[in-house]
Amino acid sequence: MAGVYFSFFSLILIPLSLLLILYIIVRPKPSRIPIKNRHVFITGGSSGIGLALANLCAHHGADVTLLARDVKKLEEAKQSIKLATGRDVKVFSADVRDYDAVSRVVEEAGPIDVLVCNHGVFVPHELADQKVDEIKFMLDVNLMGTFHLIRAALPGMKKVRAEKGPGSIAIMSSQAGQVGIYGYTAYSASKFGLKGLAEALQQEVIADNIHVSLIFPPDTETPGLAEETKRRPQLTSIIAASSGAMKADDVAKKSLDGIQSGSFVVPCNFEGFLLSIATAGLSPQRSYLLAFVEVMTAGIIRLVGLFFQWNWYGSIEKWHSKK
Ligand SMILES: NC(=O)C1=CN([C@@H]2O[C@H](COP(=O)(O)OP(=O)(O)OC[C@H]3O[C@@H](n4cnc5c(N)ncnc54)[C@H](OP(=O)(O)O)[C@@H]3O)[C@@H](O)[C@H]2O)C=CC1
Ligand SMILES: CCCCCCCCCCCCCCCC(=O)[C@@H](N)CO
Repeated sequence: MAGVYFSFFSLILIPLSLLLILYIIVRPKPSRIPIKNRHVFITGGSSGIGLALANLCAHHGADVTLLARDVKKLEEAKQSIKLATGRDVKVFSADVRDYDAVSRVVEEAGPIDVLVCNHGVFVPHELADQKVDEIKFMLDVNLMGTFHLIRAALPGMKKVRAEKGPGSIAIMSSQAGQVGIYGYTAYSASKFGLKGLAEALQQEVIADNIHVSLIFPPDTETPGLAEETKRRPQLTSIIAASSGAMKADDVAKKSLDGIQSGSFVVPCNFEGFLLSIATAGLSPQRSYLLAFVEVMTAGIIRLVGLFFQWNWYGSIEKWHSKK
């Protein structure tokens, strides 16, 4: 009899109490971010994931602004979005490395509701003989560029929150921003940097009703990836293949869902979901159900992660012994 009571207690009551506790304590509290008729500002919106997301936001009735460097690609993006959705988007040419230029664009574009820092560059190479200029290029564009953009946009974003409701700052990271990958020392460092930025920023802007999302796509079929593949070390491709590849439209859908539901961490595929549990650390979690999954599976997911590392180090050993 005692055994029956004990198993009832451990199987039902313990998980239920845990769910209840998590329901009470998860922070920030859940929030929904509307998209229709709101000003969505997307950097790197002229190509790949950014363009797919711009199309999707326009399709959902947002007022979209795009920022990138190349004027011709921006114009093409503008026309393709008009053709697909019937909506006009504003486009601005600037380099995110130039703070003054970014500030001028943000000023001219007007107060932003949803800021998507999606611009990014990736030139994979082993650190031992990568050019220092290339390393600096990735850190400047991916990390400093994101600082510039948020720093320039935040005062205006804060000002209109009382009137326009919840706002969002979404940052495009990469699964290489959750785990270091061969050939990506500089790229991974730039994307890991965004995680520190995002976690600290969420604490700073929560009182302003601004919600931060950090998006982690796997390899995604874009013009950027096509260029990258031409020069990517073989081992980088082998390890990246652990997570398969996605289409830009599918990553855009996951991203928009994540933004609208105010999720802090936004994984894009199943491997990404596992990675998000493995790397949850002290990231904010607004969903008590996901928090429950994180707590219950932490140990076993660590084991799965160690198997992935075993497999990757096996590939690295094999590759070296073949040389
Ligand atoms: N494709 C992939 O496999 C993955 C991509 N990501 C991330 O997703 C984001 C988008 O990638 P993807 O769509 O593949 O990239 P693309 O290369 O296809 O597009 C990059 C966009 O960023 C813009 N951009 C690049 N540098 C600057 C700059 N200095 N200033 C302003 N705009 C700039 C480009 O326009 P222009 O050159 O005209 O400035 C372009 O619009 C990146 O942050 C990337 O790291 C994450 C995981 C996987
Ligand atoms: C707990 C177990 C988790 C297991 C899943 C592990 C899978 C990790 C694969 C990492 C792939 C990194 C791709 C980077 C893509 C990218 O950013 C470049 N294409 C540049 O754009």
